Amino acid sequence: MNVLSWLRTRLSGRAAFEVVLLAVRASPRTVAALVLFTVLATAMPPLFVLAGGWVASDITAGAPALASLTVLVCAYLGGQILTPVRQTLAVVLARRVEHAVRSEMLALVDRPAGIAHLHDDRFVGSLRAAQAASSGYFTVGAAVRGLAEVCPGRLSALVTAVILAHYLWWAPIVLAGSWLLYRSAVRSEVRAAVAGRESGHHSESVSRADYLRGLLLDSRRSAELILMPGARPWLVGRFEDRWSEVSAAKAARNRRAAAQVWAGAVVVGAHLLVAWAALDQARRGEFGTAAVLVVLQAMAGMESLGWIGPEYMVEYGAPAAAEVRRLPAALGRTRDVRSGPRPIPSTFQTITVREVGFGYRDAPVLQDVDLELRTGRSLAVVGLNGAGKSTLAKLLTGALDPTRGTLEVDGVPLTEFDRRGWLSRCVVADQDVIRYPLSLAANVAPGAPSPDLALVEKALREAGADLLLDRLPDGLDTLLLPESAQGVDLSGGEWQRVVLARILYHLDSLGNRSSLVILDEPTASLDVRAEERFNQRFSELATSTTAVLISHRLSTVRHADEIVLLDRGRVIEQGTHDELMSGPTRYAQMFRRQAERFRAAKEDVDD
Ligand SMILES: Nc1ncnc2c1ncn2[C@@H]1O[C@H](COP(=O)(O)OP(=O)(O)OP(=O)(O)O)[C@@H](O)[C@H]1O
Repeated sequence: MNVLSWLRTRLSGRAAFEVVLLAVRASPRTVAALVLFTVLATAMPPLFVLAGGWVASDITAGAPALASLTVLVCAYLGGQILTPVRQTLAVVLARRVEHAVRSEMLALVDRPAGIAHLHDDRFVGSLRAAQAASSGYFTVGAAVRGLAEVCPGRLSALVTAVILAHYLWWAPIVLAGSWLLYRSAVRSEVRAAVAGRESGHHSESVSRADYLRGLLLDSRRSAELILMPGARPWLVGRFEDRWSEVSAAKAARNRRAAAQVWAGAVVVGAHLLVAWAALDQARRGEFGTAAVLVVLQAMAGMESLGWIGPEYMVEYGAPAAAEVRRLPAALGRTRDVRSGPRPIPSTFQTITVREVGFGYRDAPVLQDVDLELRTGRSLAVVGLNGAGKSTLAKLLTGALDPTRGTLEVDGVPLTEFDRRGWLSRCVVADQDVIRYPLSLAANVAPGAPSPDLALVEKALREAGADLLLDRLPDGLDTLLLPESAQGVDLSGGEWQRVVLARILYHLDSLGNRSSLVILDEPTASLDVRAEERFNQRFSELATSTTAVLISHRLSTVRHADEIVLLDRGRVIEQGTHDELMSGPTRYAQMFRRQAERFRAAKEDVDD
């Protein structure tokens, strides 16, 4: 076992050690520079103390004080120059650590070829915790800055304590004890304030007590209460209960404040005791002026034992580091999709789903699903909520692997292909529209560094967004961000048209290469006319791609070349619209029910 791993096992429970490891990994050079400048900057106050004593003894002895004065001035200037350098390095290191943490989190999320890790509770939990821990006030960066203050403070206190002990052995013990007492008084106040704010209990008691008092003193309400037998004494009792809670909290706060004052007095007393002892030694001729000066200055050097602000930054920020370091292990425990070396063929004819089964955890979501999808034909998947339609879509894109059965592209298992390559051929519009806080053009062509604006406009017009395009103040450059003064928001239906344009743009950019288009509830927010136009466009689309349409609206899917009805993860009916409508099928029942409602809605629009 090497020294580092020994240290790590000993200190692994200490979050601060995790911060150090993260900092070393993020920027070893900045850490080395920070350590060097910390040591130098920390040496300055004790050197100043000793040089002060040396100057005093030179002057008392009538000796030339040039050398001692030079050291004194150098120690003073060194402290003035090195401290800001050290602090700047700490800020730079904190920024680098935060940047490294952010990049690492992004890289970890992107590392697997599929998305199984994003369905893994443990990984998602760790990711959320790490994310929460790396934003806000108490971040890993705050812990780095805190450590960069705590370490020199402790070191400087230790060195001055050693110097002080050389003159009065008991003085560092008395001073350190008084500072510890003071710290514990301040810490208990801060802890109580944080706990009180987090629970909100105190403020709730105060507002309830205020409300009850207002009720009891209000003349009209009081008259009402007096007329209700027993109501007023009951309310008075409630008010007194609340008030005693508030008073108890106030008394505890006063006690803590008093404890702080007493602790402060103990600190002052300890300093006076040490100063008196030094002067007494001088009176008895045991200490010269130099020794008295050194003792008095060394006393001030131990003051850093009382700082607790930086400690809080470490205490609250350091757990973030542990969360971030846990992430790779959490990712390692997830199951990624299997990927192979084969490139995706430029064109393909069939995608076969063979006896596929899938479950997110133990419960099966899909069972024995057999389907054949052909380029140039469209497949619609319908079924009740939770039937497994979106899960089937995820399996088709190769983002998840089935737990049973296989998916094949022209007879070759999907696991033999480069899965990232396959994903890039899948054009998916999910139920949840992703709204990028960017320009309209960037929303149609996200990820394209310089989108082809003519193509973006064409896609928008084909998606039925012509009116939107003409209405927006800056056309394609309009910022779709309602929170910004220059930005605008779109309605649900308008967003859906933008997403359709996104698909059309993506398909255009794939050129002649085969693709799989999956539209999951693409018309849920469209009005009746827009939906009709979409259906027409979808039929055109489906002639050049393999198209899968998932929808609850059966009027949208009727034009598909094949329709499958999923029920609790199984395909229970399959055929064209006419085939399914010609028999006593569940599909036919559902269609007739919906058609009735659809007709009524259309009549409303036409009126
Ligand atoms: N990430 C997940 N983790 C665990 N269970 C999930 C997850 N996603 C979906 N499920 C479950 O799998 C089942 C099928 O969900 P899926 O989203 O595929 O159904 P759906 O047919 O698309 O439903 P809807 O019509 O409501 O969109 C549901 O019981 C759902 O609760």
